[in-house]
Amino acid sequence: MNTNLTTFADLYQFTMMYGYYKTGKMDEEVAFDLFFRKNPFHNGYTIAAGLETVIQYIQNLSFTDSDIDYLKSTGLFQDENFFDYLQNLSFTGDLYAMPEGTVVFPNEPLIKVRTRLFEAQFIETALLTQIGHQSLIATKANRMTRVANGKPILEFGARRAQGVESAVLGSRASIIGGCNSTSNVKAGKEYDLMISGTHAHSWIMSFDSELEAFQSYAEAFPDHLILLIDTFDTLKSGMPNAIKVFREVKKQHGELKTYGVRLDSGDLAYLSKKAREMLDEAGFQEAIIVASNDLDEYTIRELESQEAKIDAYGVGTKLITAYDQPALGCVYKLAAEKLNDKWIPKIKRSENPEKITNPGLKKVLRYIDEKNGEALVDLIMLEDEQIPNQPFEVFDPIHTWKRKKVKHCKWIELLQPIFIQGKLVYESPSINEIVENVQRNLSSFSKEHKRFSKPHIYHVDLSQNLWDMKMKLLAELD
Ligand SMILES: Nc1ncnc2c1ncn2[C@@H]1O[C@H](COP(=O)(O)OP(=O)(O)OP(=O)(O)O)[C@@H](O)[C@H]1O
Ligand SMILES: O=P(O)(O)OC[C@H]1O[C@H](OP(=O)(O)OP(=O)(O)O)[C@H](O)[C@@H]1O
Ligand SMILES: O=C(O)c1cccnc1
Repeated sequence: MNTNLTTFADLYQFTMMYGYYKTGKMDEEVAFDLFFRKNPFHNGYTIAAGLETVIQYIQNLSFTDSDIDYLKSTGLFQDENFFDYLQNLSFTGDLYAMPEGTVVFPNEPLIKVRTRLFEAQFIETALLTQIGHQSLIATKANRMTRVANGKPILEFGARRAQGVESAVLGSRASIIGGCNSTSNVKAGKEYDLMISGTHAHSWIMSFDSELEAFQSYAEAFPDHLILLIDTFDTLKSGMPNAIKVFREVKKQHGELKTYGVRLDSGDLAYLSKKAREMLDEAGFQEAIIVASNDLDEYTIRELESQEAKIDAYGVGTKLITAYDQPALGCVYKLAAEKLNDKWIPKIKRSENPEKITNPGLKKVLRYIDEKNGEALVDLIMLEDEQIPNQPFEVFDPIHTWKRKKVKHCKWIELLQPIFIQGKLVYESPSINEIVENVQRNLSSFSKEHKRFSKPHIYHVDLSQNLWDMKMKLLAELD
C-alpha cells in the first residue's frame, strides 16, 4: 500500500545505525542477500511476490518531522547530529531482485542489496516482511489452484486476515499465485485485481423468508445472481427457492447471465451433486455451483477426487493466513563488505551446514534444457565469474558427490536490476503479466517438481569458485 513505512523497522536497526554513525562505519559499502531456507507447505518451489511493495517502500523512504521527534523522545540517541543523517536518508545504492511470479528456491538470493551500511541495514525488516508474507500467500494460492482442475478460486479472506494490510497484500499475492478474483474491494482498487462475490447469510436473515431474500437479490442483480442456499436447508429450501427465482428472472428478462448457487456448509461433494441434478432437471445447466467453508488445498483436492460438481471454490481463512505455515522465514544476511575499494566476502557459520551463508557478490543462473524446456539447475555464481562453457559439471553443495552434467542448456539470469545508484530502473509489470510469468516459469518444471506431496527436490548449486571461496572462509575461521 502506498504509505510511508519509513519507521517500519526493528529498534535494533536504529541502534545499529546509530552505532555505525558513531564508529564512522555508516558509509562503508556492503552487500546483503535476502533468501529463505525451506519451501513452505512441503511444496517443491515458492512463488516470489512482494517486489512491487518493496519498490514503493524504497521510493517513499523519508523520515517525517514527527518520526524524528518520536525517535528523539526515546532518549536512546544522545548525539543530535544522528538525526540529520536520518532526515537525509534515502536509498542511494543498487538493488537486484527476482521479478514477481518467478519460481524460486531455498538459499538463492531473491533480492541482493548493495549500498551504504547505514541504508542496507535499515531496510532489512521491511524487505523481509513484504517478500516473506507475499511469497508465502502466492505459494499457498498456487497450491490451491493446482488441485482445482482449472476451476476458479475466489479469494474470500479479508475478514479472516491478520490485519488490514495483510488482507490487501494477501489478495494481490493470491491473484499472483493463481486465484481468479478477490472479494476485497480495496485490493481490487489499489492493485487492479478482478473482484467478485455473492452475498452473506445475513442478507437472507434480514428478510421474512428465504424466497423473498432471493427475489430481492434477483431484482438488484439479475445478471449476477449467485444465491447462498444453506441458511435453512440446502436441498429442501435453498435449492427449490433458488430454482423458483431463476425461473422468474428468466421469464422476466428472457435470459440469465451469470447465475447459480453457493454452498457454505455440509458435505460439499454430496450437496453439489444433488444441487447439480436439481438445476439440470429444471433446465438450468448453465447455473454454476460455488462452494466455500474452511477450504484449503487438501479439501479441494478431496472434493475433486469425489467428483464434486463444484464450478468455483471460495477460500478465505486458510489462504489469507497461510494457515499451516504462517511464516516463510526469510533472512537477510551480509554477504560482502568493501574495504579499500576491494570487496571482502563475509560468511556466517552454523552447526547446521545448510545454515552457513553463501559469501560474496553473486548472480543466479537458471539452466533450462533446450530440448524439453525443463529447468535443470539453478547455479549461484560469483558475480564476476565467466559463464562456463558447456558441458560442465555441477554438484550438490552439501553432498558434493552428487553431480550432474549441464549440456545443451540455455540460461537465464534471475536477478534483475531494480534500483541502480538509487534510481529506479525497473518497469513494473502489470498484474496480468506477473500471473503470466508464474505460468511461464512453472512450465519449465516437471510434474515431479510440482508434485503436491514429497516433491522432487530441485537443485540449487554453487559454482566451483563460490564453493571454494566458502570453504576457504570456513577454514580461516578455525
Ligand atoms: N465431501 C467432503 N469431503 C471432504 N471435506 C469436506 C467435504 N464436505 C465438506 N468438507 C469439509 O468439512 C468441514 C465441515 O465443517 P463443519 O464440521 O464445521 O461442518 P459445517 O458444514 O460447517 O456445519 P455448520 O456450518 O452447519 O456448523 C469443512 O472444512 C468442509 O470444507
Ligand atoms: O471459510 P473460509 O474459507 O474462511 O471463507 C470465508 C467464509 O466467510 C464467510 O462466512 P461468514 O460466517 O463470515 O459469513 P456469512 O454469514 O456470509 O457466511 C463465507 O461464507 C465463508 O464461509
Ligand atoms: O462474496 C462472498 O460470497 C464472500 C465474501 C467474503 C467472505 N465469504 C464470502
